[in-house]
Amino acid sequence: EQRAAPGKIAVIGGGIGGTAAAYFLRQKFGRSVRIEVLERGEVGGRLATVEMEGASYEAGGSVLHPLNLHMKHFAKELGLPAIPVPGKLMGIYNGEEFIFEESSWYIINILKLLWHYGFSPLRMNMWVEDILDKFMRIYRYQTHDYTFSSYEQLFHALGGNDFTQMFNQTIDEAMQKASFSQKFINEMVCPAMRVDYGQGVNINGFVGAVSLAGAGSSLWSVKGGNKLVCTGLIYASKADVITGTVMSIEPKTRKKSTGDPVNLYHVTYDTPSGQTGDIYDIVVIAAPLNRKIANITFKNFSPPVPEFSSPYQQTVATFVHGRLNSSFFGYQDPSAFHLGAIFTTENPKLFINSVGIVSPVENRGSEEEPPLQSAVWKIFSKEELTKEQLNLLFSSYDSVKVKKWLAYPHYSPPNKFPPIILHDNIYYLNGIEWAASAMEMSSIAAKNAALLAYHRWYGNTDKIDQEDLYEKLKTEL
Ligand SMILES: Cc1cc2nc3c(=O)[nH]c(=O)nc-3n(C[C@H](O)[C@H](O)[C@H](O)COP(=O)(O)OP(=O)(O)OC[C@H]3O[C@@H](n4cnc5c(N)ncnc54)[C@H](O)[C@@H]3O)c2cc1C
Ligand SMILES: CC(C)=CCC/C(C)=C/CC/C(C)=C/CSC[C@H](N)C(=O)O
Repeated sequence: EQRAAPGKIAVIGGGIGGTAAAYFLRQKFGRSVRIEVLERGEVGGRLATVEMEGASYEAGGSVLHPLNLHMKHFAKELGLPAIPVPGKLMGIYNGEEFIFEESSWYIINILKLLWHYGFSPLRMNMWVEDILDKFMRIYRYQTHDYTFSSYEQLFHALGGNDFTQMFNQTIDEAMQKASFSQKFINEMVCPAMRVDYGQGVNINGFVGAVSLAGAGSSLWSVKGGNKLVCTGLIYASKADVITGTVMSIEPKTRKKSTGDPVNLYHVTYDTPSGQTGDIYDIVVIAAPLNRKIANITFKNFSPPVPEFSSPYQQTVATFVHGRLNSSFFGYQDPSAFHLGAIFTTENPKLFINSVGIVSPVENRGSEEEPPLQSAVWKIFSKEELTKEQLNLLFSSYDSVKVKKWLAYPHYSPPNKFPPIILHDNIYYLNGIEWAASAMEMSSIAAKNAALLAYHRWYGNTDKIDQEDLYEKLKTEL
């Protein structure tokens, strides 16, 4: 006899992870279940825009990889245009001078790279592709409804011990083992990690590879802003959004009409009109469980839910409409300056990680590029920039907007993954960020949690933690 469907599911957090979870939960559990998304701020979370002089710019998650298949599917299903991210001429600055500058001539770039680093750039692309190939297996597993009860098992199913080993070593160690030179790692790999994750080559090998994938070509984003995916998913999932900050979760046992006990959860949250709460069958937590982010108390659980508040990295995104001071970067003649993106190497003297031109989310896809002189620049730095620092970077500027983030985990491998199952019917998504933080990673975690919640609810153990899945599915098809 099939168990009755759950009555009510709470999803805590309305970022891409929470809204994707609502979407996949609806797909699995069907129309009858009530899904509530509890969000303390705006739907979108780390997908957000800043307004500047009447235009909006992506302030958080901005670029997507062509093989980010869940995000691609969401955009298509929701009718949101996916627009290519225009490439900008990039330079790598070491705090004294540019050690590499892109030219608008493709052949010149190839020759320059060959001259400086031999075949390392080509080998690096192949190395990243090999990791991506294995990573892509997740889509096949999820299409066949398979799920994992821990991230260790999920990543092991993608690429075995070689794959999980990447979480125990830094990208520096992983690439050295693969015979890349320290010069190449410091000058070409490290700058990408600094832009994407505000950290150097001490981040784990997998997130390092994700960052290198994010520096590739054919990147895209959503016209109008990536956060439109989140609002679209809420609409498509027919979930109710409740504005409130979740404070605590407590297990409750009730008796069914048959006399059998049923386990439920009481979720308490603060709303603008005071503290309130509700009872749910299933709870999905889609916000980082970190004292400075989602500081949720687990009350009266026996045994207690373990604490795993690991640190998140602060990153400040500063938007400046102005004229970049090219002499700060060693250019005496501003008219010779042609770069639209400046990456940096590790140098304690540097107060920025990167600076690059950004386009308004509304204008994405238009052919016109603003002239360098009147561009909006996005600067990533660890700390908020002082007026003096802004005056060094810009010869003149009209407006400045600042967005401070606790952006992604502070990676220092080896990192253990937080559990996915926190209690019988409580699931936690954001442990996946300890592999790598990206929109697609939260979407994958969302589908995994929805499948896990569904199969555990109905006792379909054959769909959970299957060994040798890759081989099994190869012979099945
Ligand atoms: C500056 C920056 C640039 C980035 N660039 C990229 C990029 O180019 N490409 C890419 O793929 N990724 C990028 N990322 C990473 C990506 O944005 C994140 O990995 C992803 O958005 C995380 O989504 P999430 O839903 O898991 O978490 P979040 O977006 O953080 O969602 C969690 C939500 O939970 C809410 N919440 C927290 N606590 C509570 C509570 N107690 N009660 C109720 N609600 C609560 C929060 O308000 C938030 O809305 C970037 C991130 C940053 C910060
Ligand atoms: C998850 C996989 C397989 C690929 C994702 C690749 C990707 C898009 C990585 C980017 C991750 C990230 C945190 C980027 C932050 S900065 C982005 C951009 N350069 C900017 O300037 O905003």
